[in-house]
Formats: sequence, structure tokens, C-alpha cells
Amino acid sequence: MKALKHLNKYFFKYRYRLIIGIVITIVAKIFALFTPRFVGDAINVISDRYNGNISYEVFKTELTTITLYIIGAAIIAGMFTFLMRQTIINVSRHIEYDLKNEIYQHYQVLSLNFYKSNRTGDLMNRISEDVGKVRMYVGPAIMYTMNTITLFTVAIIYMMNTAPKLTLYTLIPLPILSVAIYKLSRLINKRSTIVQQSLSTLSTYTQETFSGISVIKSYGIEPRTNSEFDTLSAENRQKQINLTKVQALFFPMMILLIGLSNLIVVYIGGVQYMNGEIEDIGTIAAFLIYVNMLTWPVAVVGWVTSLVQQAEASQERINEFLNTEPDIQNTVNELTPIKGDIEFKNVSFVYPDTNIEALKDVSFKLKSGQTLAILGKTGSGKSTILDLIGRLYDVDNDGVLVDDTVVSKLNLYSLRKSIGYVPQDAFLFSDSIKNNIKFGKEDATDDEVIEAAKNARVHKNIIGFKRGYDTVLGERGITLSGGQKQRVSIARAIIKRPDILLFDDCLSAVDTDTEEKILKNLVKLTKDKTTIIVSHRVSSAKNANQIIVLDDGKVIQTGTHQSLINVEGYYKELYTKQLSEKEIQ
Ligand SMILES: Nc1ncnc2c1ncn2[C@@H]1O[C@H](COP(=O)(O)OP(=O)(O)OP(=O)(O)O)[C@@H](O)[C@H]1O
Repeated sequence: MKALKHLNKYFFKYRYRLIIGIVITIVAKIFALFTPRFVGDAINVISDRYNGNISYEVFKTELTTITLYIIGAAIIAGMFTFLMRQTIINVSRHIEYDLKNEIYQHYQVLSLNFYKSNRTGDLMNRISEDVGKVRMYVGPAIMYTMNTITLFTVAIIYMMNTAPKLTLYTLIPLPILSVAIYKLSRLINKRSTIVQQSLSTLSTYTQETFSGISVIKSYGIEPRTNSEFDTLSAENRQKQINLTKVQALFFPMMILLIGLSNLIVVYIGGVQYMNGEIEDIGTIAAFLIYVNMLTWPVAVVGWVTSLVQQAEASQERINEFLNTEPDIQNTVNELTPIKGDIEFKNVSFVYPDTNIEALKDVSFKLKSGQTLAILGKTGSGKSTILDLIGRLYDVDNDGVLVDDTVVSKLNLYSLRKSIGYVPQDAFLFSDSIKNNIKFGKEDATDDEVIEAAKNARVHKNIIGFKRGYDTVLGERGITLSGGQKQRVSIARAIIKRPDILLFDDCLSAVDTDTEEKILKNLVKLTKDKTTIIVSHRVSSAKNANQIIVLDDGKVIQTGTHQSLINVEGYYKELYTKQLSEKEIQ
């Protein structure tokens, strides 16, 4: 129960509703428990009349009164049962909502590394399935426990007062039922987990084949994917059948044990009535109803125990993530305005998860408003430099400085807000083009959106779509070409008018002519902004104030376009090669 302590703050938050819910549950059950007594009384009245002990008039009046009592108790019990669900189950929905938000908000502050080391499916499961299981503890488990306690207390007090010996006999099968249901519930849960895992494998496979459908079709491997799906699906079917087998035992077992209890009441009760140990025949009828009323709560004890165990395991998994501290912490509370000077002082960086040494002793200095171009072979560490500026990772030696301050000593929010980042793989959300651009500046006007799109040279493409800027992208909408995506992504960064602009090879899918035009626009826009352009093309780098060339994490060349084309090395080779390619075009 240790892990579930995390929920106490929520119980406290909703304490009044919970207390009301519990009181309502008790009232509902007390009224429900009136019925068997009234039924017993009714049978006694019938028996009295049958034996000629009472007149027909008395019989009629008493029977009518009892019937009205039964109706009244049933109506009140029904109303309170409705309110019971409305309060306790609603509280469980509120707590479920709060817990989901808490987890999601915590996910948002966790560092990139956390996402690298945990699978997306796992993150999703904890926020949906695990929270669902915890809710079963918060709502149904509490409700049924209160139900059972009230039913038992009231029913057993009445039964013991009326016929103590018969009560003991009647209750014998109930603990057996409870233990049996507990064992069965555990088995059901075990098998449902297996079913869940197989379902998640199946859906991951299906999702991946849908995402990669163009590769599947172009390689003509549909028969292979069909047969793989068939195998996974068959495994899932078998697991579902295994689950159904144990689930099917649940009700027969209950019916068997209820039947046993009924038999005991009828037999022992009958014998005792004949012996005169029980005064009224109505007691047998009342006991029969009580036994049937008690069976479900008794079964519930077993079920609830397994619910609580499952919730405990789920909450433990949730706590594991909630207790994970983000690697990147904000250490400065007040906002720190950013000018845009950037400096790397002997920065070396090893990715913690792969142990790859991405940067080795990298140094450079960039004044606010200047442009740096980073070139180098693939995997040489270019993107890593950009990640370190935005503190997606921290370095050990405090070598990354912005405005002459170590980045970890700046307000993290101010730092990231001052950066406009265009990633290598342009990621657009399944939303309209307009909203995707406005993502960079929520309150941007339509004119600002259009201007940004014009500067990124994607405006003409956008107005070519039937719905223009309202065109929806992604699964529900159209797919943009690689170059269009990159340009929308650039528009998103420049609309923000940040002090630092980081372009990670974001013109690779654009032809050189368009690249030239975008770069020209960027020169105007980034006049007073610090800009870093990562690229494989000399054309993107040639106007930069400073160019560095990386190789295997080390800076192998530094200079300007003019200085670098005059010395032998990677830059000159690239320049000569790309120049001749342009001539061929
Ligand atoms: N998130 C990460 N976790 C672990 N290793 C990484 C991560 N990102 C990059 N690396 C590794 O670090 C090295 C440098 O990668 P980086 O992405 O900085 O190179 P790059 O020069 O930008 O390459 P490209 O031009 O192909 O984009 C590579 O060996 C890469 O495998």
C-alpha cells in the first residue's frame, strides 16, 4: 500500500465529496436491507392468516402496509444508490483526471534523455492503462468496500438477533466464495495482462506497417506483412480464449456457492422451524434474501483485493516516472534577458545513453548578431552543438556560454524562449498550416503568418492548396513534400523573431535556387540575430561571418569563406565539388 500513499493528497482534496459519498453508500445499503425484513414480515402475516390467528381485515391492512414499506424502501435505496455512484465514481474520475495531468506535466519537464531511454508505448501505458487501474482502486474498490462493510454489519446484526445458529450455518460458504473469487480474479488479471501485452504488440505492428505503407508497397512485401499480422493475430486469439476460459468460471462459481447457501438456509432453517428453534417461517424467507444480498459483496472482497493489488503495482510504475528528476534543471528563478553572444570553450560531450563521444574539445566564439556556419561529414557532431546551446543536454565543464554566462546559470525558460530552432527532420503537427506556423508565436496575426511564409518562400505553395493556410496537415490532411515541410518549419522559427536562430540542415530538401532566395531573406531577417546554420552545402555557409568544419567531433577548420577556399582542406574540396556540380546543372 506504500505506493498508493501518493493518492492521499487527492483523497484530501476531494474529502468532502468522499465523506458524503460514504454516508450515502451507508444510507443506501441500510434501506436496501429493510426489504428482506419486510418480506419476512409479509410471510408471517400470510402464515398468521392461514392459521386463522388474524382476521381478514387485519391481514389485508398489514399486507398493504408492508407492501408500501417495501416499495418505499426500494425507492429510497434506489435513489441513494444512484447518488452513491454519482459521488464516489465521480470522485474517482476527478482523481483520474488530476493524476493524468500530473503525469503529463511531469513528462513535459523531463529531459530528452528520459525519452530516449523509455519507449513511447511505455509512457503512454502509464498515463492511460495504469491510471485506469489506479482509478479502480479510488472509485469502485472504495465504493464496494463500504458497501460490503455496511451490508455485513447491518445484515449480520439482524440475522444474529433473529436466529444465531442459522446465521452461522448460512455464512459458512461465504469465506470460501471470497477466497475462490480472489484466486480467480488474480488468474483473470494475469491473463488479461498477457492479452494486453499481445494487443499492444499487435497494434504497434499495425501502426508501423501503416506508417511505412509506401515502403511495403514499393518493395511488394504485402504477403509477408499479411502473414506476420496473421501470426500475431492468432497468438492474440489464443490468449483471449485462455482468458475467456477463466472468466467463464466466475459466475458458475458464484451461482454454485449461492446455491449452497440457499440450500443450507432452506434445510437447516426448515428443520429449526419444525423444532421450534425459529419462531416465524418468515425468518427463512428473510434469510434467503439476505444470503443472496450478501453473496455479491463477499465475492467483491476477493475482487477488490486483487483490484487494490493491481492498483498498487500500477501506482508503483507511475511513481517511478513521477520520481524521476529531469536531468536539465532550471536553477535561476528570475528571467534572464538574452542578447545572443555564444561561446564554446573546450567543449567535449559524450551522449550518456550510447557513450558516443560526439564533440571533442570544440571552441568558438560568436558575437550577438553574427552568423556561424557549421559544416562537416555526417555524424561529425553538428546537431549536437545546437542541442547544447538550447540545453537539451548539459556538458560537464561549464564550457557552453551565452552572453558570457554558463548556460546552466541562465533561466532555462528565457534561454529556450530566445531560441528559434529549425530541426533536421521538420516536425509538423496534425493541424492547419496556419497553426503550425503560429506555434512559434501564439498571438501572431494572419499578416505575420503570411509574411513569415513569404520569407521562408512557402507562401506560393500554401495559397496553391484549396484551403490555403487552413489546409490541415498530417494523418487527417495532406502530406507536404520534404522541402515544403522544411520551409513551413523555417516560417515557424522566424515568426518568433528570436535572438538566436538555429537552422539544422533545414534546407537540404530545397533546390539550390530556392535555397539562395531563402538565404537572402534570412540575411535581412537575421541582421541583428545570432544565427547558426548547419549545412552540407557551401552555398548556405558562404555568407557567414565565421565557418567551422567538424570531423569526428573535432574542429578541423575555422575561418571565413574567403580564407577557407584558399587553403587545402575539407571546405575547399567541398566548394570545388559543389561548384562543378552547379556548372553541370
Ligand atoms: N540523442 C543521441 N543519443 C546518442 N547518440 C547520439 C544522439 N544524437 C547523436 N548521437 C551520436 O552523436 C554523433 C554526432 O551526431 P550529430 O547528430 O551531432 O551529427 P551531425 O553532424 O549533425 O550529423 P548529420 O549531418 O548526419 O545530421 C553521432 O555519432 C550520433 O550517432
